[in-house]
Amino acid sequence: MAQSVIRPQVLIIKPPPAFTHFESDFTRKFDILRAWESPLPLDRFLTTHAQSVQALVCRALTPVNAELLQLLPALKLVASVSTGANHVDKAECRRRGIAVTNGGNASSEDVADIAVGLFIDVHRKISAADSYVRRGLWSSQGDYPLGSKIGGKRVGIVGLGRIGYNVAKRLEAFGCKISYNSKSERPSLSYPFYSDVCELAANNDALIICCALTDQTRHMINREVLSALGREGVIVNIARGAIIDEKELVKCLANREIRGAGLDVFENEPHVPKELVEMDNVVLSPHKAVYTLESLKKGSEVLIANLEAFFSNKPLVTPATDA
Ligand SMILES: O=CC(=O)O
Repeated sequence: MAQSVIRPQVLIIKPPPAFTHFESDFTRKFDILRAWESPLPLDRFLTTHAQSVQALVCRALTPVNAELLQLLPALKLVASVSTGANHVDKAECRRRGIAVTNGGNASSEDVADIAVGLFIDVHRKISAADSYVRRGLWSSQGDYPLGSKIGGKRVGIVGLGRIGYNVAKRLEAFGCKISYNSKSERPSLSYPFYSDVCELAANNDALIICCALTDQTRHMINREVLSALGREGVIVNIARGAIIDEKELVKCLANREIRGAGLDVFENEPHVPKELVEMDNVVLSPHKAVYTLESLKKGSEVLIANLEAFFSNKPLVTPATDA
């Protein structure tokens, strides 16, 4: 008689992006508890499975806070598909001895591509010009306002991890001059390092935010930094919205105290301040920098590798290291 293989149980509250593409890889290896398909309210669903769930899979916008963790007393692993794991209460996980993993570098290149895309779009007004043509203004109003050259721009990268480094490499190829601020200096790289983000802003034409959201980086880009960046300055954010004080950003953009912004992330997603929507010096994107089929496929492989390591007591592949 064929023996049925017992697959380890994994709880998913909300499926990862494009899950249907990778679902069979998961179901072959794991017994998935599908909270999102249950007619029960989430807390009842979790209570029902509380004693058995050891591993939880989550995505960037699903908060894994102390209240949720409390409903899962047997939990030993939170595996996030996202690069950033700021939505997981890591202090509570540490206290409970719950390991946390992230998506590693699965999407670093794709995120860097969007950072560069937003940077070019803000300077060369690609999206705004597209809208100009579509609205029939080319024939009635003539030439479109000038953009600003990419080559030669001084670009300050905030957070020179894998994503920031990929942004730096790409923009170097465009002839930009790179410097950076990061948790610590990377002596193996020749880019100038600024330990103070305000000084980085004062010495650059643009800032590109690539760091993790932590207690230290929340609202790190405040009025002082934006003022230091100055009237010709551009800011791009592909990291987390709350790294920038969004209210101050809106004011600076509205008063033309900085030139423009390219934003893939916002403080209260999916809410985007109405003022930003109405500005022509801002390019908006719905937190989609990671979304390519290729990066999501790689991310699902990393996730499976972490789950397999966990269930076979091996070292986790991509533990989340940010505080
Ligand atoms: O924002 C998305 C991610 O962190 O993967």
